[in-house]
Amino acid sequence: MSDNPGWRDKLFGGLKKTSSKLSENLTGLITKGKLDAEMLDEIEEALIVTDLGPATAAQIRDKLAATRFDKGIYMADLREVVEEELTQILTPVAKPLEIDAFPRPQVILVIGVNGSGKTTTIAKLAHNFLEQDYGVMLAAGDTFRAAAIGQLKVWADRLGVPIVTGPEGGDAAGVVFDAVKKATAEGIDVLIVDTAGRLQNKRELMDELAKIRRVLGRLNPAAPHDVVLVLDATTGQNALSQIEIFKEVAGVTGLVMTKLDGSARGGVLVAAAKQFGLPIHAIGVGETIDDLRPFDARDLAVAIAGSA
Ligand SMILES: Nc1nc2c(ncn2[C@@H]2O[C@H](COP(=O)(O)OP(=O)(O)OP(=O)(O)O)[C@@H](O)[C@H]2O)c(=O)[nH]1
Repeated sequence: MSDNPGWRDKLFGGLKKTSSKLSENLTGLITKGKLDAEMLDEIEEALIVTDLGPATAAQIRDKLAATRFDKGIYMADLREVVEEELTQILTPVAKPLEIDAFPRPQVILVIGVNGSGKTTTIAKLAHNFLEQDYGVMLAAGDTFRAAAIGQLKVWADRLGVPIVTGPEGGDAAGVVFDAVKKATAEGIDVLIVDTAGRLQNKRELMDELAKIRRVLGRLNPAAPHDVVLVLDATTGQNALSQIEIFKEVAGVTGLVMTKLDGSARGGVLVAAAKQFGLPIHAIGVGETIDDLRPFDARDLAVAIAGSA
C-alpha cells in the first residue's frame, strides 16, 4: 500500500469520538476507592452503552475482576486493560486480502447496503492491488441502478483499469460471466465485482447472489474466492444485523469497515469481531483512494482505548 503518513492521524483522529465517548462513560466511575463489585457493575454497564458490545464488556469486567479487585484503580489502569482485551479480540481476525488464487483470476464479490461505501471501497481495493502490481478488472454487477454503474466506470477510468458493464436492469450474473471470461482471457489477477445492495428485498437479493455464484462456479469452482461485506461504522449496532443477514444470503468471508474517520461508533468493529470472528481485511478512514488501510489490531485497540 502506498505510503500515506496521514492515515494514522486520520485513524486516531477519527476514533477520537469513539474513545472520548468511552472515557466520558468511564471517568465518572473511577474514584480513589478500591475496585469493588459495585464499581465493576458500573464499569461493565458503561462499556455496554458504547458500541463494543455486551460480550466485550463482560470480558473486560472479568479481566478487571481477576487482576485489580480490591486494588486502587485509575483511568490509566482501565485504559490499559481495555487496550489489552481489545487487542486480544481483534488480533485473530486481522487478515489482509491476499491474492493467491490459481488459476487466476481471483474473484472478489463485494457486497453491502447502498451508501455503505461499497463503490469507494472497490476503487480503494483496486488501487491497492495495482500498487502491488496485480492486473485488476472491475465488474459492474449492481445493474439495478444506472448511477452505480456510472460511478464504478468513473473510478475505473481514473484508475486506468478495464471494467465490464451491462445495461441498467440487465442480468447481473450475465455481466459477471462476461467479466470472468474476459479476465481469464486477458490474464487478469483480480476481478472485483460490485453487487446490488438491496436489503429491502431480501429474496430477490438472495436469488441474484445465488445466480452469480452458480455462474461463477461453472467457470471456476473455486469462485468467488472472497465475499467481502462492506459496513459503515456510523450505523453502529445496525452493522451487526447486516452481518447476520448477509452471512445468510451471501456467505460472507470477510469484512471491510468504512467511515472509521469521525464516527463515535467505531467500537462496533470490536463487537463484530467478538460476535462473528470473521476476518477483517481493511478499514476505511476517509474518502480518497489512499484511505483504505490494512486492519491493524493493536492500532485500533489503542485508538479506541485512548491509551496512546
Ligand atoms: N469519511 C468517509 N467517507 C467514506 C468512506 N468510504 C466511503 N465514503 C463516502 O461514503 C459515501 C458513499 O460511498 P459509496 O462508495 O458511494 O457507497 P456505496 O455503498 O457504493 O453507495 P451507493 O453508491 O449508494 O450504492 C461517499 O460519499 C464516499 O465518499 C470512508 O472510509 N470515510
